[in-house]
Amino acid sequence: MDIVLDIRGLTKQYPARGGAPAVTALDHADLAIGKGEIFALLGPNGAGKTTLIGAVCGLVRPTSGTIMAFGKDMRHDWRGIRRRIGLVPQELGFDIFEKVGRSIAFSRGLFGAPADPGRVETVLRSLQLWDKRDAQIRTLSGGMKRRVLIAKALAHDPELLFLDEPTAGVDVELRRDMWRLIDTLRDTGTTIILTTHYIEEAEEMADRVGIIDKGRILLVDDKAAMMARLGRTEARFTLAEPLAMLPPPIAAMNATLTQGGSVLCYRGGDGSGKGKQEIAELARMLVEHDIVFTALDVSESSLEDIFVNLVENGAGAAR
Ligand SMILES: Nc1ncnc2c1ncn2[C@@H]1O[C@H](COP(=O)(O)OP(=O)(O)OP(=O)(O)O)[C@@H](O)[C@H]1O
Repeated sequence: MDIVLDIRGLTKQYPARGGAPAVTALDHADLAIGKGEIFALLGPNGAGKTTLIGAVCGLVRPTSGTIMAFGKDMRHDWRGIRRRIGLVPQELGFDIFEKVGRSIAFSRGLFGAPADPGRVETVLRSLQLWDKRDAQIRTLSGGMKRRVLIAKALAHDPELLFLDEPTAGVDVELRRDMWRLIDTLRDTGTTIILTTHYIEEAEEMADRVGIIDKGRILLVDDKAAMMARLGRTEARFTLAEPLAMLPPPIAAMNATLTQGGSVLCYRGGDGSGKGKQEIAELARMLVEHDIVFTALDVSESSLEDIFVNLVENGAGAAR
């Protein structure tokens, strides 16, 4: 894998200020991102996602650790690196009296890219902003303003794009447009790192997923591998007659009785289909032991279940 971004031991401590205690926002975070990958960084509020992005974009000065981007050390060449990075920040912030088209063209110049009206037009059209090119930003709706932020981040053709909570508080239409845009960018080889609270978004878009909590990266894995390794299948057999105890061969199959013996629960598998096979085997064994069941519910754990489990139980749950 051609590594675009390599973060080692990244630590950021915000000092105590005005009665507020010191905060360790990043705690020896390691992360390597390959060229062209779409990586989702998941974490609860205050986990350190924005701080990590800020450090790579030169907005936050790390306390310790190294950031290598495009093979260069951030400490020695941050301007050169910053030119190749696009950032869509969480918060809206621009000159509201500026016109949309000019603001995008200006962003290009800001990063040292030569004027290119054709490129500006393409970016505006891809975000359905072309008709608004002469409108002042202050006259746009919140969703449209967010589109302008994305256009500004794309104006200088970044090779590495950060999207910090790109779809927080946006409507379904913009969310779909965003996903489509990310797909288009994937085709051009742009590397994308997005932070999100929407697990569904990570499930939909990302090749790999990282989970961060309290400044520590708990787990980084291929999305499918993470589901296979940490996913579980659950089944609930509703029994016709309550049972006092299970025959030992059935109990040996991750099965337990609940609700006064009237429901048999199974939890096992590994997210790769093994659980469903074991449930079929369990059903066969129940028939063999003349245990009648009247209903069966099967559910697979989602990325969300895995995420919640990891954040609640820490890195130990990943092993
Ligand atoms: N400038 C700052 N000064 C002091 N503390 C800060 C500063 N910026 C962030 N923090 C603290 O650092 C921790 C990590 O914050 P950060 O914004 O990086 O988390 P996040 O994962 O992006 O959260 P969210 O999902 O809520 O945006 C939090 O405890 C936050 O309060």
